[in-house]
Amino acid sequence: MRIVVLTGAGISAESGVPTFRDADGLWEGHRVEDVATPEAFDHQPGVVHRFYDERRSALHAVEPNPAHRALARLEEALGDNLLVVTQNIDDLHERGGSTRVLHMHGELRSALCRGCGGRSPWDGHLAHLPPCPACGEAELRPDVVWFGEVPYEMDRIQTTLDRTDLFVSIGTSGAVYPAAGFVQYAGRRGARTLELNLMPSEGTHLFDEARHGPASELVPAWVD
Ligand SMILES: CC(C)NC(=O)[C@H](Cc1c[nH]c2ccccc12)NC(=O)[C@H](CCCC/N=C(/NCCC(=O)O)S[C@H]1O[C@H](COP(=O)(O)OP(=O)(O)OC[C@H]2O[C@@H](n3cnc4c(N)ncnc43)[C@H](O)[C@@H]2O)[C@@H](O)[C@H]1O)NC(=O)OCc1ccccc1
Repeated sequence: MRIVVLTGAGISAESGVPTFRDADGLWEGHRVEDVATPEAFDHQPGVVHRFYDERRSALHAVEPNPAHRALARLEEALGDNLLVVTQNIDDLHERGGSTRVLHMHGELRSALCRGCGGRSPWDGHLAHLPPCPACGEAELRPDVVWFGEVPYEMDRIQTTLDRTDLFVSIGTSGAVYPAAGFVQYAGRRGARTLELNLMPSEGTHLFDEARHGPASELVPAWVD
């Protein structure tokens, strides 16, 4: 059985990582276009750096939850027949024990140099414009995919979806593309599709089956 699991902010909600669209969601106080677009970074890099520096520091105060750990157990059983494609930029899948994780929207704990294109593991702040460890230029940006930018590893995602038997979506509202289109893509290629979410998402009607409730309960129940 080959499985692709897509995760969103909902899988990290019970760990204390704010989601995007829920009441006190991350975007409150920050208009999306003010902090998560290349244009915003060109016009006000300080605001954007502080936005991601805050989220990067907050990672130290959160831990993986039973949903992350259950996916790590599933990986032990399936090995290369499982791929976790996450929209999340936190590191909770890896800290939960998963290794086969593809961050299609990037990672907080990585810095991307606009000078040399190099990537550097990053745990501190970027607002003070530190030099790139590879080329020395002060051209580092958060290694995340902003609106209007092409998500990472789309080819690998597509080829893996082409041959998957089961597509499972966990903790995502289905509001952001191309991730929101994966269920239809996989379904058209014969995969069974399952939604595990706190409540029906914008795409819930597109799934063969949907179970609603907290990820920390639904995911272990599905895995074990
Ligand atoms: C707003 C939307 C309409 N706009 C887009 O989709 C745009 C434009 C667009 C492209 N195609 C379209 C087609 C139609 C319309 C618009 C578009 N897309 C883009 O710009 C993308 C780039 C988008 C990426 C932007 N970067 C992010 N993140 C990184 C930064 C950062 O994190 O700061 S997006 C960011 O928002 C999204 C948030 O969604 P969720 O994770 O689902 O979170 P949300 O809060 O919305 O929902 C949480 C869910 O969890 C549930 N939940 C809550 N608690 C729990 C719980 N305890 N248990 C279980 N579930 C729970 C809730 O009920 C809820 O359903 C995630 O993707 C997240 O990564 N780029 C692109 O299209 O390039 C071209 C292209 C395309 C294909 C191939 C080649 C080229």
